[in-house]
Amino acid sequence: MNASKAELRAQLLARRRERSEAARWQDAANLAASLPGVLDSLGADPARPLCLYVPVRSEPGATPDGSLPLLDAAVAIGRRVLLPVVTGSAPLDWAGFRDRGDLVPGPHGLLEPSRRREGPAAIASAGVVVVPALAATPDGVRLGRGGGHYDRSLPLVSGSTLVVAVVADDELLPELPVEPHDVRVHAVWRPTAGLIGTA
Ligand SMILES: Nc1nc2c(c(=O)[nH]1)N(C=O)[C@@H](CNc1ccc(C(=O)N[C@@H](CCC(=O)O)C(=O)O)cc1)CN2
Ligand SMILES: Nc1ncnc2c1ncn2[C@@H]1O[C@H](COP(=O)(O)OP(=O)(O)OP(=O)(O)O)[C@@H](O)[C@H]1O
Repeated sequence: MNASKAELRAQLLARRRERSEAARWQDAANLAASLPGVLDSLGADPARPLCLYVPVRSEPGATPDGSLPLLDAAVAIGRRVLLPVVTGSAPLDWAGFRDRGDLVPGPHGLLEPSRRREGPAAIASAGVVVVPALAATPDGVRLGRGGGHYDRSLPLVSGSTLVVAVVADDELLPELPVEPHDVRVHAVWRPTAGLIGTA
């Protein structure tokens, strides 16, 4: 693995872990409240599914009591939500989400949907794919956890799918290391600062 990516990940995770509970609540509430506006400004087709993920631990959107305001907000506005399922080193599989009762423990301390798996190609049906990131740049470079899961899955999106990385307000960085397999995102979404399109 690229050493500078690994160092950056460690620094970014350390900073995330220092965030107070109050700040985590605020981030989660801001993301949920801004969802309709974000989907509007992306021009997302409401008939197409929305790929989200279950934020855990210090990820923006994760709450101290494990509630999932962003996922609930998406369901509440009538979106069909797909969530990732890790299947080894294959591209992510996808399954539907309606409420918390659909989630079961998965690898890496994640929560995963237990509904019927729709296959890795289900990502192509999504109008918008919201992806986790540790940091992103204004030109769409994304730093993930290093599993390569999204790098293997994002090439399967359709030409009209918009990919949006969620980062904390202080995680939009001027530059990040890039490798040839890194897939760029179309927009970066921050809890307070909102959405920016990437060049
Ligand atoms: N919420 C969430 N879901 C996701 C991802 C993600 O980054 N966040 N992924 C993004 O690709 C995929 C799964 N890959 C992941 C890999 C590592 C960790 C993680 O938190 N690792 C801990 C170490 C704990 C462990 O590995 O057991 C860490 O990095 O501190 C999370 C997800 C798909 N689903
Ligand atoms: N399209 C791909 N096909 C096969 N392997 C890949 C692909 N993309 C990435 N990988 C592998 O995954 C590893 C991790 O990649 P990288 O460090 O870019 O992950 P990341 O984008 O931070 O993680 P993630 O996508 O899980 O959030 C790389 O070392 C690479 O070998």
